[in-house]
Amino acid sequence: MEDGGQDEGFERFLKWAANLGISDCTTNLSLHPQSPTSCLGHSLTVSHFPDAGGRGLAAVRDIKKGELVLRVPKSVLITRDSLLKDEKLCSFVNNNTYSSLSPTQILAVCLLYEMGKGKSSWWYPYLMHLPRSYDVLASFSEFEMQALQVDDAIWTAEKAVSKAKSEWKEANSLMDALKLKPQLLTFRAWIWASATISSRALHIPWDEAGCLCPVGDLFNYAAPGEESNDLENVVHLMNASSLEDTSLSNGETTDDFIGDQPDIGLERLTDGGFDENMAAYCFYARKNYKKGTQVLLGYGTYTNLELLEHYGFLLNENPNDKVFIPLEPSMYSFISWPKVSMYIHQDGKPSFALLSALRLWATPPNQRRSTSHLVYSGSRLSVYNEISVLKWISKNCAMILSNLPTVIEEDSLLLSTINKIENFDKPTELRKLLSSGEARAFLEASDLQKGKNGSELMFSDKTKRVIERWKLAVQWRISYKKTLIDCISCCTVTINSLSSQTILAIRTK
Ligand SMILES: C[S@@+](CC[C@H](N)C(=O)[O-])C[C@H]1O[C@@H](n2cnc3c(N)ncnc32)[C@H](O)[C@@H]1O
Repeated sequence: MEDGGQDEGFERFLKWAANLGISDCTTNLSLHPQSPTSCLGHSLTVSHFPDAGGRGLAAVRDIKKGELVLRVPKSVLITRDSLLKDEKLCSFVNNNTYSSLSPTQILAVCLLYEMGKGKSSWWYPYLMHLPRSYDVLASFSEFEMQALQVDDAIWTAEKAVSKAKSEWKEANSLMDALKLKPQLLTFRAWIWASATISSRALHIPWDEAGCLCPVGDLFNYAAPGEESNDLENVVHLMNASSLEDTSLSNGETTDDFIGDQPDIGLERLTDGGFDENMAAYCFYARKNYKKGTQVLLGYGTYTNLELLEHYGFLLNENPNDKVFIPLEPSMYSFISWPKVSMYIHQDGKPSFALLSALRLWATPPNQRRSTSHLVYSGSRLSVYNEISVLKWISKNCAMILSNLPTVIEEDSLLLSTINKIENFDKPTELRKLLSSGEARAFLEASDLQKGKNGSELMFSDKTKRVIERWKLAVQWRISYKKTLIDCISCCTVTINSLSSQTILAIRTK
């Protein structure tokens, strides 16, 4: 993601936000009148976190878990309703001809229309600080998609691109009718608008397209995980009406959320939500924060591929990442758990459902019925059964790895080359870095070399984006391979331990 910069203009934006009632003052506003110069300063400040999302929000004081840290009034949110207050836009959008467009497509068109207004837009101070580009999967070129190496991931990327293309084509006639400027009619502009929505829009109860929330969309992401065990402490600090999920604009994680009420059993994410009583979007601290540290938000529970698809980044350590390995249909036919529950955790451990399904599959057919209660309770069936299951998993992980074009060591080397390319300062050095293997293929695929000698290979913003996406693809495949390698180690350790226990048992008989 390329952010919209942070300068004098950004300070004007924070002042604009303060004048509209956005506030990080968590106590009674009448006791602490909002500073006229910035909406921040009581709890939060804008800061830069190079390794955790770039521009983000830091605590300016120690903050306690559950504290209200930011409030954004409803009147400032950018929604379809608020954008459709523009009469011309409204009359076109409400024309029956466009009724087949989805709420998100309409919001994307409205956003582009609003961008077209430039300085005359009411939201101009906010819009001008939106990122200029995104690294979501829909923006990946063929080369970047292939760099993912894994068929499922390439397929997900191809699907994201073709979905974006068809949604753009469907919206074309409305955008033409609105006479958007030519640069706002392009596929690139469409990717920008839809990625702005997918990576920044927050859930609101009255519109499935969600809303853009000035200042509230500056929170970077931390995967929900460890702190979710303590949710009860947070929940009682909030009104039930504020406990909506945050950032579910594209609905990807809606299956984690049923209805509008909090459900501790489902470990809902409770760090932000629209509060009817306050008529504002409210953000709460999900844990204690020390002064100076980054205050983060859980947008939802995502694997790294999903993060890449909708947000354009991934996490080295993601407790919600999953690697799926191909299973034969017979393996899940005996068990009622869905296929999506059968995977390998990022740390290499097979999921409960994967182990259970394989335990039953490895049981002789005539014993399956009598052992299924043990399988459902997560018990091992026998040493022999356990070893066969772990051997099967380990063998398949090894097979997947051997079918991929490169090994993890090569990828790690490539990643360090990409890091050097990003920071190169001598053209001769750059030429050398780009002279072989995937780096050379990158150079050829990305048109960088056309008509240019080494000294002209100075990187434009566009080139930096291409490199960033290539790097993301390589990081993703490294993480994928690492999980499979860790799984093999994990299985081997257990197999060895079970085998030695058996040998010992035989000897002591
Ligand atoms: C809602 S915005 C957060 C604010 C954003 N950093 C900005 O400058 O506007 C979400 C985007 O921030 C970036 N981001 C958020 N959390 C991140 C993280 N933990 N690591 C890397 N990038 C992150 C991603 O580009 C994501 O699409």
